Amino acid sequence: MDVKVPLDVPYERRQSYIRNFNIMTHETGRLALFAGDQKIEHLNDDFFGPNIPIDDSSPEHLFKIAQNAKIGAFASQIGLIARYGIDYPKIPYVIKINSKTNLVKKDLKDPLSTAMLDIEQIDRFKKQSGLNIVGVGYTIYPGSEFEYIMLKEAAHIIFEAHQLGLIAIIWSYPRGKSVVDEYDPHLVAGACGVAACLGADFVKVNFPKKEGVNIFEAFKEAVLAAGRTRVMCAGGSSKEPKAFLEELYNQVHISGVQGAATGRNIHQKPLKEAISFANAIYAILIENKSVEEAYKIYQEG
Ligand SMILES: O=P(O)(O)OC[C@H]1O[C@](O)(COP(=O)(O)O)[C@@H](O)[C@@H]1O
Repeated sequence: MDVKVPLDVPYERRQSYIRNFNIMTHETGRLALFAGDQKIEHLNDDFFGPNIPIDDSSPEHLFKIAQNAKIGAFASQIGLIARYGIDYPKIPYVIKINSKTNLVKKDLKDPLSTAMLDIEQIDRFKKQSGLNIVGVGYTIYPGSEFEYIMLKEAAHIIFEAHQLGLIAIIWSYPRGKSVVDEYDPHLVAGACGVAACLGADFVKVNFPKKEGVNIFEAFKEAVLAAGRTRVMCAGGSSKEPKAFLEELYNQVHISGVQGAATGRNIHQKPLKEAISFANAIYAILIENKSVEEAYKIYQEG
């Protein structure tokens, strides 16, 4: 496909950018991102407990899935990637540069998540490890009293990533005491526009919620607001598999999203099922399959 390379990618890095973009999207422009960064964001709540298979209790479960499933890329923090990458070298990696836990309650303090590393360190790690690091990720919380810190860091990280031909993904979650409803479709559309202004290639938002509207139609506003920045939705807490696939299908074919960033709905399954569910998501996003065809892929394993 014809990849529009942003102008903060220098001429000599254009081919790297196009290569990374095509690896992640399998030359479709859509990204099936497997999100494995919740061990900081949600501590062990997403990985151990009732209805969570014991497979998910070790971080290695994430890498076994990412290495064997059809995905565009796997996003996690550098500590896990450096520790497990030696045994899972085939995975296209997105390094999540900032993270915070959910221990500090949002009514006590507005969210602030700052960079743990800078792009020079990521580049050095990429060279030394030989891993296929195709992009970086960063979370912003528009509406937080500390948004000015995250917006500035995000802009710098996206610029420096593009200077190296890396793809930049922004997680954009409106959140803080001033944010009344972070799932409001119009606010989510605004959060997508912020990511576009920062230069993100992809923006991940939580799928909006609103009574009395066709939410897939309402979500079109976000896709339009993001312009050439491609919109993806987080998977959210685990849902019934067919219902998840139907929602994803509508996000793609009604709202026009260009990807999905799924964590719990994939990794909170035993390994074989997790792999086949990731393949089902890929089937809808990348192979343009129907819900029925994708669900069959999940069931057949
Ligand atoms: O909205 P929250 O609770 O901060 O969740 C953030 C987490 O959700 C994700 O966006 C996607 O994970 P899920 O698919 O499990 O929801 C993660 O990348 C991120 O760490």
